[in-house]
Amino acid sequence: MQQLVLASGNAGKIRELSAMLAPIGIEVLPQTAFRIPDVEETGLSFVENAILKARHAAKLTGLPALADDSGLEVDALNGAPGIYSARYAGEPSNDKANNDKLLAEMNAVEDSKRGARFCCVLALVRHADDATPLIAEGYWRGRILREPQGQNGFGYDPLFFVPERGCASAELNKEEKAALSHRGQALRELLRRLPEKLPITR
Ligand SMILES: O=P(O)(O)OP(=O)(O)OP(=O)(O)OC[C@H]1O[C@@H](n2cnc3c(O)ncnc32)[C@H](O)[C@@H]1O
Ligand SMILES: [Mg+2]
Repeated sequence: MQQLVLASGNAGKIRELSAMLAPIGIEVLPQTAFRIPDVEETGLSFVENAILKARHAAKLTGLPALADDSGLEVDALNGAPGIYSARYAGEPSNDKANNDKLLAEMNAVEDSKRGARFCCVLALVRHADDATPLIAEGYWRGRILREPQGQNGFGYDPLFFVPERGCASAELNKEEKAALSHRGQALRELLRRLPEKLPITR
């Protein structure tokens, strides 16, 4: 398999996706290595933003590109922060400020109504104007905690309670998180369907 540019500036995502792809011999080059600036995420859905980011990186590198658009949808907040998860507390994105805002918004919400899900949509384009991008999605249900727990992961992981494990997502190691997470599920689906799109070149 040839190289793939990973159309993300998020170190947490780059870490997780690289670790999941390395064992199967796919080398991912983060777009930061090409000094590619973040593209404006003007889409109204995860899938639109994922495609936009993948095309942008493919255009600037000439390589196939994989993008991840993801976020947290909270039941009691009608799906917010959703596609705005990275910029919930304003820009530039700041995990601590986003978590503080989420805790404040959820302060009056009782325990039985704190359900949420992480969503991840991956888009793989073979070149910038690929008319048949490969799309895969994954969802992970849990609950919003009342205070941060754990040091691992990134983003909202310290506030996301994982019912299957009885702890926060930030208390899982990277293998445990990959086995359950929205991103792990989406990536396994993408890889399962990858043969439909080979050869990956134009
Ligand atoms: O767009 P790129 O450059 O990939 O990086 P980003 O951080 O801006 O990524 P998104 O636009 O997809 O926003 C996703 C946000 O959702 C949150 N998020 C997504 N996946 C997560 C995970 O596995 N654990 C915790 N938070 C997550 C986190 O706050 C991310 O910043
Ligand atoms: Mg983003």
